[in-house]
Parts: sequence; structure tokens; C-alpha cells
Amino acid sequence: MATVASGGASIALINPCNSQQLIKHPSPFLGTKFKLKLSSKGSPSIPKTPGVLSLKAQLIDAVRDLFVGVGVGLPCTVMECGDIIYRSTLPKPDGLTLTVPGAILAVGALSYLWATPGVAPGFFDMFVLAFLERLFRPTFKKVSEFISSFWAFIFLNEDLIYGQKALFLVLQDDFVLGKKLGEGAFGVVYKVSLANKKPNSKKEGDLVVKKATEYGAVEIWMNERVRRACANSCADFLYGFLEGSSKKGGEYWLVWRYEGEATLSDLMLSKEFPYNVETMILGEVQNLPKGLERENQIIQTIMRQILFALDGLHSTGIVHRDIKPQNIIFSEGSRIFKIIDLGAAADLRVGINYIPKEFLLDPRYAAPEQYIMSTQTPSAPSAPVATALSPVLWQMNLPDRFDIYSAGLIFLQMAFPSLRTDSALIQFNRQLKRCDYDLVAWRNTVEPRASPDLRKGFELLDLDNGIGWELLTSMVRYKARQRISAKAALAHPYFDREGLLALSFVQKLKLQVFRATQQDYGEAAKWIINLMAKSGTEKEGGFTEAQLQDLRDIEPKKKASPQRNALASALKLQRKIVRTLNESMDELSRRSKSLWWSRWIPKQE
Ligand SMILES: Nc1ncnc2c1ncn2[C@@H]1O[C@H](COP(=O)(O)OP(=O)(O)OP(=O)(O)O)[C@@H](O)[C@H]1O
Repeated sequence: MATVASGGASIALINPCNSQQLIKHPSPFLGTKFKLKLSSKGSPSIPKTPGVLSLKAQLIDAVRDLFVGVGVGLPCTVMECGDIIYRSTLPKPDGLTLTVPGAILAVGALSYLWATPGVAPGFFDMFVLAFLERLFRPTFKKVSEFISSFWAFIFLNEDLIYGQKALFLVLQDDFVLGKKLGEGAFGVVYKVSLANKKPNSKKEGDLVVKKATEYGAVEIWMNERVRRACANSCADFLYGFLEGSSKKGGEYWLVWRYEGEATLSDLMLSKEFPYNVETMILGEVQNLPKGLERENQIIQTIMRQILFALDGLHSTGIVHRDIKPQNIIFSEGSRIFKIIDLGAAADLRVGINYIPKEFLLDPRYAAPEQYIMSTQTPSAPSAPVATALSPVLWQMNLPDRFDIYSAGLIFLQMAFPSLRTDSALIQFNRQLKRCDYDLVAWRNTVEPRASPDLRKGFELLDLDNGIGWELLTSMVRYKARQRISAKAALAHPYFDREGLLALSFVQKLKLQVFRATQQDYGEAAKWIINLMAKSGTEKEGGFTEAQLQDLRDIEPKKKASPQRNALASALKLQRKIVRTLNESMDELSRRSKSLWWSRWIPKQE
């Protein structure tokens, strides 16, 4: 028997099992007493008191609904328990029930979280890996500048990460400043060697030190990100810090391992190219006579390594934006080509899409769009929000295709000896622009009167039924969306040794699917809009093109048809989103906000 006793200002529900008071509820029946009987089905039976019967029934229903709704109350009102006596015989409720919509939702959420550039790995990287790295990585510090040719570094906790030695502090004043390797607008790069190399010392090789201006901060950020996500893609980065003691103000110091002396540019300018690279990457001279076949194999290997490095960067949400042979270095230690100079890179996982005003993208290798993100699509306002939105922005803009265009031009230069010089490349770019960036059209113009060097390039790309030409034309395209991704390029049949003829049925199918996915679906969207517009004659109803255009500029009218208003509202919403994004873009481009990541850079006084 459960008693609902109303005394004073509340009703108290008493649990019949343990007499605990479960809930109190303000009572509209002050001073009235009720007795409720618990039926075998668990619903209280109501005494038929004239006058208040329907009111009481409503009250009890409301209270029961409330308890059932929130899952609180007498066990039998919120559970499928039946008669209390037999409760122990009822099946125990399942902890977690898997439903089809639930599973679809979970798979969708997981796919989103792991889609490029990776929301979930991004949070893990930022809050776990970066933190652990700070604790355990060896650090470098400039302690003094003796004379211009001597620098000193303190190695802190060297080897701690490998667990061989305990934390120790060594003053190493025998680093000799070597030759200047490069000098850009924003920094000077030196080779730094150990004066007295210890025999059998593997770890303490030569280093490369870049002293950079304020823009070094972004380069440190990118190098640290790359080291955690895809270390093999780029030169081995050791440490970066802000050196504050200099009179000029802050200077960023970046330290890498010395990878080797040749960049792809140096190697390509040699008359021996690509044979001069053969032993470097393949380890031995191939058992093939000199000729197109052999050259093609070497170029294939170089391209695969470049695409592999790019795929690593792109998969973690970094776009390099300055891919060129000068920024691809041959690592003598690991016998592969690696990418250097991340000073112009964008990290689209956290929304760093920053290029200083003074920085010019290299026009020789830059894709025609210039911007990796649509000018109407800014980075999100803060790192966590940017991270959460990054898969959407990535898919909207496909910013990685900027690097693919540059890599395509490198492929072109490797295939055509006559396009390897700067002046020849500039001239090629002009010709391509005149052909609306259509490589096939360019080929049709130049091939009839081609020089032997140019003809040799076409022959090389035409090997195996033109599979090399196919890959090249899917990289060098005007529209970013039509360009192949690094991952898809790596799976392209060009990299199957046997070439197109030897492709299996499945591989041919894969190629067809790949070609189909390269179609420009923007055109399809235009076609649908056109269809909508054309169906908009007076007779058929709908919209004419002119009406559609008008709709872009007008607000929904109260008296217009619901169809028209819906479209106008959608367009209004779209305008609002674009405006908001533009405003955030302006805000972001303010330096104070766009340099937030520099807080992560260690400072040394
Ligand atoms: N890890 C490395 N190992 C060996 N050499 C390197 C390494 N990093 C850079 N270099 C050399 O230093 C040169 C300049 O490096 P980097 O491109 O990063 O500097 P930069 O200031 O941007 O110069 P630039 O404006 O000329 O590109 C490279 O061309 C390369 O020869």
C-alpha cells in the first residue's frame, strides 16, 4: 500500500519497500487525505470521491507521467516490473542496446572526427603529444656568442628520451659555425658542425641553424607538428626557441639535423639528371641500358617520394604552399627526398592560415588560385572551433591541391629537360596560361614544332599507354577540385611498375572510378541550377534565370509564394554565413590574433 499524504504544503510519495520519501510535490489539495491502493499492475487505484474524481485522476496521471518521464519514482511506475512479488524473476535490463540509427550515428561521428585533417587526432596531438614532447624532448639553448664563428649550446636532458642516461647538463662550446646555406627575406641558414666529433658518435652529427625574424614562430609550430605527425616527410627538426637577448629584439632560432647537401633543384640542374640520382635513391645502378625506360623509373621513384611526403603533410592538415625543387632536400641518412622550409605553410587543423603581407608565393610554382582557401572562407575564430570545423572547410576548399599543382610542375620539369631552367619554366607558365591552364591544349600547340628535348619529354610520359601523361594532367589543372590528391596519386597506375597494359581488371576499374571522381561536380551543380532556371517559364512555374538573379538581391516578401520565400531565405542565410565568415577573416588577419601560436614557442633570455 502506498500512501499519498497531504499535510501542509506538499504531497510525499512513500516507497512501499523501504518507506523512504521519494519526492515532494506542492499540493493543490491542502487538508485532504487520500488512500491509494497499488494494483497488481502497479497503477494506483483511485477511491471514487464525488466531485474531485476527474481532478484526482488527472493529478495522478500527471505525477506518474512526470516520474516516468524523468525516470524517478516508485520502481513499478518507471520500470517494467509487474507484480513486486515476481520482480526477481523478470529479465535484467540490458546495459547498452545497439540500434541501427545509433550505429549509423556513431559511425558518422567517428568518420567525421577522423576525416582529414583529423579532429580527434588534432585534440590528442595538441593536448597530449605536444605536452609530453615538451617534457621529454632534448632542448638547445644559445649561451653565448664568443666570436662570430663560435656558438655554444647547452644540451639539456640529452638522451633522456632514449632512456640511456640520466638528466645532465653539458656545455658544448665546440660547435663551429659553417657556411651559409641560404638567406631568405626572413632568415639566414647556417650549417653548424661539431669541432671535435667523437668517434662512433651517431647522434651528434652536423646541424642546420636558421636565425629567423618574427615569422620563425610559425615555422617552429609547423616543424613540431610535422615531427609528431609525419616525421619522415620533412627534415629532422630538433628544436626551436625565441632568443630574446639580441639587441635587434626577438629572433627565432630553429635547429635541424643536417640532411645532406643536395636539393632536388641542384640535382635537376646537372646534365646527368636523372642518372645522378639513381644510386642515391635506388642504392645501385639499374640493369638497364640508358634511355627513356630507365629515366622513367628514376623519375617515378622521385615522384613517389615527393607525393609520399606531401601525403603525410596533407593527412595532418598542413599545406606547404611553397613546394619547389629548392625546398626538396635529399636526406643522405634515409636515402629519400624530404621537404624543407615550412615558413609559408598553413595548418588548417587549427586554423593557422597565415602569410605575412611581405611574403610572396613563388610565382614559378604557385597554382593559379594563389589562395589555398577560398577568399570567402576564413579560418575559424579559435583553435578548438577551427579544429572542430576543419573537415568541413577542408572538403569545401581542398587546400592540399595547391601543393599538388606545384608537385605537378616538378614532375613536368623532370620529364622535360628543356623546362628545367627558371626562364624556361616562366615561359611555359605563360604559354599554359594562354591555353587556359589546359595541358592538352598546350601539348597540341607545342608538339608539332617541338624541339628534340621537348619531344623526349612527351615520349617519356607516353610510355605504357601514356599513364605518366595521365597523372601529370590530373595534377596540373586550373581548378583545384579537379586535381588529384597526394593519396590518390600514390595509388595511380603510373606507380605500378607494369604500367597500363599489365593492369588487372580490378586496377582498370579503379582507374575508371578514379577518373570519374575527377569530374568537376561544380559543373553538375550549375547544370541543376540551370535546369531549375529553365523550368521556370510562366507555364511551368518555378524560376527564370532572371528571377533567380533577382532572388539573390531581395529579401523574402510576406505575400510572395512559399516556394519563392524558401529560396530567398536560403539565399539570405547563405549571404549571412559568407558575411560572418568574411568578418572573422578580417579579425583573424589582425596580427595579434593570428600569431596566437607563438605562445607555444619556448623563450630563452
Ligand atoms: N635540414 C637541412 N639539411 C641540409 N640543408 C638544409 C636543411 N635545411 C635547409 N637546408 C639548406 O638551407 C637552404 C635554405 O633553407 P630554407 O629554404 O629553409 O631557408 P630560407 O630562409 O627559406 O631560404 P630561401 O628563402 O632561400 O628558401 C636550403 O636551400 C638547403 O640547401
